[in-house]
Amino acid sequence: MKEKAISLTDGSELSIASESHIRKREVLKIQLPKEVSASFLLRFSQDMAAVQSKREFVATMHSYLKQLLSYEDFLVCTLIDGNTRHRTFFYSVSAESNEGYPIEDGFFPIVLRAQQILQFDLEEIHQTGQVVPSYIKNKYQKGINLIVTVPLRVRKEEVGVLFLLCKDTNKLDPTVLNLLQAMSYSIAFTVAGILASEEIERREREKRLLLSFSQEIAAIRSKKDLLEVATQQLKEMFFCKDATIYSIPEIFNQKLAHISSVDSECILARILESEKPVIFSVHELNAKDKLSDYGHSLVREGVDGCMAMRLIYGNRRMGIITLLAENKKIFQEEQYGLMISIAAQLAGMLANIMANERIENQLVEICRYKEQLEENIYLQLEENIYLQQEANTICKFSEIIGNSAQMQQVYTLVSQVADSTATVLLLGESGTGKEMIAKAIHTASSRRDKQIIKVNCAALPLTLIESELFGHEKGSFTGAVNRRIGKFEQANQSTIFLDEVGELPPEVQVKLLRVLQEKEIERIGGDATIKVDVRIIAATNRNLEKEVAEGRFRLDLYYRLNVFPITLPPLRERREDIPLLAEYFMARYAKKAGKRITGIAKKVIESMVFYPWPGNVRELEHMMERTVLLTNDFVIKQMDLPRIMPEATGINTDFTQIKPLQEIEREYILHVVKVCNGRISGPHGAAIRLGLPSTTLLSKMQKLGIRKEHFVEEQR
Ligand SMILES: Nc1ncnc2c1ncn2[C@@H]1O[C@H](COP(=O)(O)OP(=O)(O)OP(=O)(O)O)[C@@H](O)[C@H]1O
Repeated sequence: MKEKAISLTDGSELSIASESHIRKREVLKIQLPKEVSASFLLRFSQDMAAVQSKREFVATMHSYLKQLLSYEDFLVCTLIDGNTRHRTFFYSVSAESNEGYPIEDGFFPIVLRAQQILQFDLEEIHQTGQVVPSYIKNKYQKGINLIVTVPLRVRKEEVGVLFLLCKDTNKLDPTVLNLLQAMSYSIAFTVAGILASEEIERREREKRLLLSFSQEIAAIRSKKDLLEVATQQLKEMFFCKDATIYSIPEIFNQKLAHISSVDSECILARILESEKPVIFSVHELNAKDKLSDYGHSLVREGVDGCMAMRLIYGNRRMGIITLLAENKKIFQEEQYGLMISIAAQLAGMLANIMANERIENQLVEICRYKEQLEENIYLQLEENIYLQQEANTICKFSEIIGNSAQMQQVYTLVSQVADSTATVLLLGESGTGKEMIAKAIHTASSRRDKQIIKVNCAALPLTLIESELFGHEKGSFTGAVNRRIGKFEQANQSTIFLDEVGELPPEVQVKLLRVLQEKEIERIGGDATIKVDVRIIAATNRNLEKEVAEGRFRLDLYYRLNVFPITLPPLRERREDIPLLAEYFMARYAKKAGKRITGIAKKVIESMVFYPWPGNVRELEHMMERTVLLTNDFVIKQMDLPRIMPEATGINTDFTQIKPLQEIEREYILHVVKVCNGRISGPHGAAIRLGLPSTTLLSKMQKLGIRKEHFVEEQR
């Protein structure tokens, strides 16, 4: 047989063992008669057909091969990854490896596609220094001298190659070769069958794993739980050291991106671009680029292999999964299907969870908004109720103007006492609105249907007061030509308003006391006592305590009257009501005068606010009435307010005592600040009143030694 050479992909040629190259070549003497060969092949085919596992395959192979030739071992390599790579299907010497090798190694394609069995003399190959793949070279080092390669095909489909490893270099007998050739079909069928059932088994396992994975993650609602369960499952499925899921926003901040500073970016880009999982080695990255700390920590932890897969949902990149293992060989391309399915499930799950989180956040937001709305509605309701109450109050006392805190307090007291029969004592300077309040109390009481009876105790001549209050019988005194019903009797089942009660003479005070105590009266000149049901409201601008102290007013009467005192504040103590009152009276008197006056100039209002109004609301009312009559404009631009009298301002202008100008200035500023309740700036502040910028006033005050305690102290 002539020496044969096979062309290698690198251009060199590989010799196949031939008679001339094999020394001591004794042809294996196996003389098998034709019928024996046929029955051998028949039995082999039958036994191979019955093989169900790799173990049975190996046992059957050995039992038949050893009948044919002397060999050390055999090895079967099969094709994977679309026939681009080959992998050991069986080799007894080394542990079965899952690792695949590219078939294009210059040797494998030749033996795979050869139309016959080839025999390689390794010694010769070694001596001639021909390039062969390491897995062939290794065999020589292990004492193998002859490798017989049998291509395995099912029909025309390449399945793999059977390698027979022999220690001696004896060429195989053509009969053996023929038999081997004939056996190769059964071997190829069996290997393909085992591969198919392995594949089916693998797919079944994948299905089971996917099913259990789906079940495990189906009920998960939070990202945290998903990561926890999924990583645990992934570790168990892929037999890897660690598993991590990064969602997109995290990826770029995460360690993976920093395995090695430059190459990691390519890796990340590769993972995100690739439709299939990407397998890489940390060491390989290290060779290309300096490892980052994280890369080093992986190496220290014994991690080298990484399989990563992007998570895509629709067109959206959701994140990536990374699996870490000690060796990248753990990760196989045949796991790609499982990884892709898991990635698809995870991406969907992650998208759902993230959408849920968004919805939940929106719900929280809606709830918060709702709560806020409810709170606002509640506040609005409260405000409405308050406004309603206020409106009621204002309605009830519709003629009474004033929103100041002092007046609000008065309204509260009025509301509290109105419905009772309690005697009310109204205190306050003249013109503060005591009569108005008395009427308001009556109007708000259950007696409102009857007329309130007013008696001005100061306006009546002394001789007539008693008769006015209690009435008289005909002829009871000179001039009593008719019987007269007194005010108390008139006020039966109603209210009597005793204005200026402090002016009552002592003898009338006694009689009044009796009415208050006994609730009965006697007409002057009459014998009968008359029961009266009268609600008493008294008012005075006098200091009744002082009157009592000075003996002008009976203490017992004072006590009887002072059951429910209400003090009306002077207008200067509630200056914020001044603009309101001014506008109210302006409108009232403009209407009365048939004039169209729509407003009051700011400076007029300011001067009104500053003015102390010793005659209180009555004075203001008269001033507005007068001004309206004098105004021929739409707006009141001028008001002739009286000059502020020294006693009204409280400034000591005793000109007999000459004072330095600075002292007068100090006193005056101090007075104005006090009048403005200590306010310096703002519309009601002292600066405006004095026509100064507030900063100038403050520096003046500082210069004059006016400190807060000077006016605050006094105010208290
Ligand atoms: N808050 C107010 N709102 C509207 N008008 C008011 C108010 N207070 C007082 N007035 C008006 O001021 C005038 C004086 O009020 P009222 O007679 O009630 O005061 P008074 O305190 O009783 O005075 P006096 O002690 O002099 O009798 C009345 O015309 C009244 O309408």
